Amino acid sequence: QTDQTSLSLSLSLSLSLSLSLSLSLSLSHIMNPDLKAERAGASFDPKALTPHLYGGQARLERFNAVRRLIEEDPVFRVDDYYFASREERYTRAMEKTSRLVQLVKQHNLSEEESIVMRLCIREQLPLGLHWVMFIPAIKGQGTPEQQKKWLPLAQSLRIVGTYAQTEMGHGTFLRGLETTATYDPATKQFVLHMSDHGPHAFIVQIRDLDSHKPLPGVSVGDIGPKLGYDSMDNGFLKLDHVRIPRDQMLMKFAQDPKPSPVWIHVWSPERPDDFAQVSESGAYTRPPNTKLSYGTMIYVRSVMISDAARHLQAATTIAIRYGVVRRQSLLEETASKETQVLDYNSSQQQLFPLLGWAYACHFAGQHLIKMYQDLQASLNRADLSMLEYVHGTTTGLKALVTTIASEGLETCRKACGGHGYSRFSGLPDFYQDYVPACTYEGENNVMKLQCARYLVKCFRQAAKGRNLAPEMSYIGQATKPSHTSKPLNLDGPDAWLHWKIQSRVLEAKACLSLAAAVRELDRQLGSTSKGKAWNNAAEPLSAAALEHSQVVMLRLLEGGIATPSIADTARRALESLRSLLALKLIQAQAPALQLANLLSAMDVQHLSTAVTKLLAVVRRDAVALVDAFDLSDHFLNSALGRYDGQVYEALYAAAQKSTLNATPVTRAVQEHLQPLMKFSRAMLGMPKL
Ligand SMILES: CCCCCCCCCCCCCC(=O)SCCNC(=O)CCNC(=O)[C@H](O)C(C)(C)COP(=O)(O)OP(=O)(O)OC[C@H]1O[C@@H](n2cnc3c(N)ncnc32)[C@H](O)[C@@H]1OP(=O)(O)O
Ligand SMILES: Cc1cc2nc3c(=O)[nH]c(=O)nc-3n(C[C@H](O)[C@H](O)[C@H](O)COP(=O)(O)OP(=O)(O)OC[C@H]3O[C@@H](n4cnc5c(N)ncnc54)[C@H](O)[C@@H]3O)c2cc1C
Repeated sequence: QTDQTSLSLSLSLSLSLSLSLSLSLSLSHIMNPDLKAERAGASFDPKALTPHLYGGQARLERFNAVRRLIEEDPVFRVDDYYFASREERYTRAMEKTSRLVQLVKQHNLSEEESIVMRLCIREQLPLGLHWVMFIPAIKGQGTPEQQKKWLPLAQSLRIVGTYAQTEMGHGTFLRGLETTATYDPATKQFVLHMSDHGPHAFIVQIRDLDSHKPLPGVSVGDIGPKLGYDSMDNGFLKLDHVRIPRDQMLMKFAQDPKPSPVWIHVWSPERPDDFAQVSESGAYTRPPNTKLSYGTMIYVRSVMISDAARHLQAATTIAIRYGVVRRQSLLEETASKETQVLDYNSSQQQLFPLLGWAYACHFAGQHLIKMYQDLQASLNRADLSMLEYVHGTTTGLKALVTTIASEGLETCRKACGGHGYSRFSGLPDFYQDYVPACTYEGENNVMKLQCARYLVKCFRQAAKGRNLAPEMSYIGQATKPSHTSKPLNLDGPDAWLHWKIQSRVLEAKACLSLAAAVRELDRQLGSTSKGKAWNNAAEPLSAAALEHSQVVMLRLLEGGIATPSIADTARRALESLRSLLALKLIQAQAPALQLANLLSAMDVQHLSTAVTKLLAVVRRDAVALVDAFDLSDHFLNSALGRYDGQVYEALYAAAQKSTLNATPVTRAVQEHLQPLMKFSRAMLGMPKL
């Protein structure tokens, strides 16, 4: 049984499109006066914050140089994006990939710069999995010899790979995978076939290196249209007794403690939960941890936090810029101008916390990449102590932030009213391409429950008086009955602005939820099996996982803001944003906090006053806070999110390019409506108009 890492080649290039749509070109570059006023009135200069977000001035300049390479190259133009068919999108994405690789070579760019380049391209690239999963799988799972053989081939694109783990019948339940890898000692080969159980990683060549045609025994193709991801050829794969050499099993973690080249790592039907090592003669040795082969998933879950940041940054940039340009209705009848929609309390309540999440995901993303690197370093020293913590943390954060980002994209679209529904707003496409993040790399309900397993373990250890990892030590409160006893009794709304108060309440609430979840789990365990008990307690367990993950995210946001290199004015704006996000989370939990006697009625009243004040503070800097992300018009590809705010001109210009406007009367009208109307007139007669 395998989790197959398959090798595929995708070389179909070129094909340029003739459609052209002008969202950012040929419009007057006059700044919309409302946006201009917002920028003039901000409390800080976004240009002082941007370098901090990009890792310093030198890195920002390098980023901009790389970005220019993309945006000034006609291959990466985005004017055809909204009218292309799926095949055209896929072909253009492949063309962009090919050009990207040429540019990297031509300009001798580093790996980091080539990643930056990929981030600047407003398209999902069909080779994305090659870079995000295939290469990391070899790095994380391959022995030094395997890395030496395969990495140069993959990095130079002499071979192109994907990550073929999920089967038609199994995605979540990896132990249920039905593909087998049967070792044939006579030929020293694995035979891969679709049947039976279990997970391990193999490199399998699926296409001929020259013709790109599938090899014997391999059936492979595109799975067909999806909700989004039009530029990607997500594939199906069928293997019929395909043979691969023994050394194409990735076995970094499957080697005998006393290394011997003949040891291999396969599933044993007698011990289905173990992944034993097997010698050619059939002797077994246990691996150090059966979950080490899941490492590539931990890596991708870590980078997904930054991906959520990028999507939330794009969505809030579009909705907030449009929110100051768009005027609608009169807040007061005597007003001389209609109200900017961003002045409506309901818009602010929805958009500003999302802006806070965009920053939180940004800082958390940086932290998680570092955490993954630390994990790899410790695993390389055969130290497994971090594994459980990293798995527990990444599963919870993955579930939390992908939910917030995908729901947030839709919230931003709705905040833009009817124009948000136009694809020219950019938001529907960001949404379509982002929303599968809730499913891939571990479905979110399942990820919450994985995080909860870790939390329950921490709870039980704390209850026994054992020390927890410093990041988890706050959970100790959950085990003490006294933690619900005293309300805060703050002396006014401003007391709510202190991080210490905010974190204390968020932690206390997370502890309340964890304690409640454990109580329910234990109640269930008293009357039913472990599996059923976990299933019956899934709701409180999931809530506990989300609230713990909120605590982690807010701490990482605070940690990011507290960095000394941020200018004081920008820091103050970010602190207000963090306070608003924290207080909105607390406000959503206020009834439960009051019931647990953690907040008094007056605390809740002060909380509401503090939120109202903070909305006004954040309102002043909202445009500066999104400008600081420094996302280009090219990347946003949005008529509503343009830096210059010329939204109506852009929408009108874009609509002119609709293929339905190519002729004054459409073919559909000529062929179907006109004959129908003619028939109706002939039958019923036509009065003079
Ligand atoms: C440039 C940057 C842009 C980036 C953009 C991103 C684009 C990305 C594009 C991506 C495109 C999409 C690409 C794709 O989608 S690739 C396919 C991704 N597939 C998945 O993610 C599958 C999800 N399923 C699983 O991960 C596992 O099967 C789960 C976790 C559900 C259960 O597993 P299983 O049934 O086998 O085990 P068990 O339940 O008996 O649990 C046994 C014990 O093991 C622990 N355990 C479990 N797992 C781990 C672990 N990893 N490290 C350490 N420990 C782990 C577990 O907590 C439990 O502990 P305990 O409680 O018993 O002590
Ligand atoms: C765009 C996209 C790209 C993808 N790319 C890849 C790829 O490159 N390589 C790859 O291998 N895979 C890929 N996948 C597959 C993806 O990883 C799986 O879809 C995902 O892991 C979920 O598995 P599933 O589809 O089997 O869902 P299921 O497990 O069938 O889930 C269905 C429902 O059952 C629930 N459920 C299942 N198990 C449990 C449980 N134990 N507890 C509680 N609820 C449960 C889930 O919450 C969900 O609501 C991709 C998926 C998408 C959408």
